[in-house]
Amino acid sequence: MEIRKVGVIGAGQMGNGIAHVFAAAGYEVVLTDISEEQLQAAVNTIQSNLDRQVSREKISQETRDAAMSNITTTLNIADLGETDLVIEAATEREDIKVQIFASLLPHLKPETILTSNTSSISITRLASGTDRPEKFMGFHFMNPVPIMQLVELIRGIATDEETYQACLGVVENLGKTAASAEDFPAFIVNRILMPMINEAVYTLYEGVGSVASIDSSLKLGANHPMGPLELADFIGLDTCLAIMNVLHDGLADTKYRPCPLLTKYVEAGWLGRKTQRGFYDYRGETPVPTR
Ligand SMILES: CC(=O)CC(=O)SCCNC(=O)CCNC(=O)[C@H](O)C(C)(C)COP(=O)(O)OP(=O)(O)OC[C@H]1O[C@@H](n2cnc3c(N)ncnc32)[C@H](O)[C@@H]1OP(=O)(O)O
Ligand SMILES: NC(=O)C1=CN([C@@H]2O[C@H](COP(=O)(O)OP(=O)(O)OC[C@H]3O[C@@H](n4cnc5c(N)ncnc54)[C@H](OP(=O)(O)O)[C@@H]3O)[C@@H](O)[C@H]2O)C=CC1
Repeated sequence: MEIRKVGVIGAGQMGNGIAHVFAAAGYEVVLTDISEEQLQAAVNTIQSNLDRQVSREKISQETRDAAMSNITTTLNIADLGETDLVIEAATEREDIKVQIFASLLPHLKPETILTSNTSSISITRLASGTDRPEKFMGFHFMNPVPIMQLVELIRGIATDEETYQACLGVVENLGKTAASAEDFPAFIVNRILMPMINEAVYTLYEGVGSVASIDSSLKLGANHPMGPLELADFIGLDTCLAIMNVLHDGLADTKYRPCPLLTKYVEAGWLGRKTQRGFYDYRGETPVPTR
């Protein structure tokens, strides 16, 4: 099946990055969200990221212009009806994702492939609530999408080979590299990465180090591009907590217990960069550690 038109649901940091890379690769993109403000912010972010790519000679002005004209936005999910592939990238909550697929299904062509960019939630369970579990899979981009090379492809128990091959072809067209992961909580990247981030929060919680010393230890001592707390703020602390809860509930092992301090930050609404405050406070010129 030829994939030309792609629907992206959720215009947050992942949704805007996903729309960006598809549009730059020549796909028609319909981006939807529940907030007009968020859609506008996403278009602005895509435009400035494309402009920076032009100024750094990563892409031509023509590619940038074509990419911008490939993107349309809508508040009406029914406008995704004619798409060939849908990537759901809304908030990491199963109830929200289930409700999104339920409202989308009546408008879709029977052959449309449905995917989720979920970081952790069971693809098999999400698929089972739809009319096409064989045409449903996990399509997991990494943040920031325009830069990171990997896409994890996750087959649910019912996903057919044709769907997998179609998604693999799309990843190649985007110039990215696929890794296949089985459908178990948080798949590969987050099964490994998120317990490390959670352990960094425990290290802070128990007073072993400050925010600054924990981050510089991993940057200078293990050559990580970002410290774990800086990375948690970059991902979003709500998303980090949601992933730890899926690991904890899904694998029933106390080693995945989310750190109470992570929960406290989320309860405060200190979700990281997206709310201007997390383990660092981003409201000034330079980020200031909060502990
Ligand atoms: C939670 C999940 O489900 C899965 C996940 O995604 S886990 C998170 C995975 N991501 C990571 O681990 C990211 C770790 N951090 C990094 O790799 C780097 O710090 C980084 C690439 C984000 C920034 O790199 P850097 O060298 O510190 O900064 P900088 O030189 O300014 O940026 C490098 C490039 O990234 C681009 N970039 C940085 N942040 C960006 C963003 N938010 N959006 C788009 N592009 C961005 C820059 O424009 C620059 O582009 P060029 O190479 O074309 O010039
Ligand atoms: N952050 C990361 O590093 C990564 C995240 N992911 C996954 O990608 C998905 C999105 O994450 P991210 O972009 O960071 O999250 P954000 O919080 O940045 O964005 C989520 C967006 O979804 C919107 N949304 C919420 N409910 C609906 C709905 N019913 N219909 C349409 N849009 C809706 C939100 O709107 P509003 O703000 O109005 O609520 C918001 O714009 C999650 O599943 C996450 O696990 C995957 C890889 C990396």
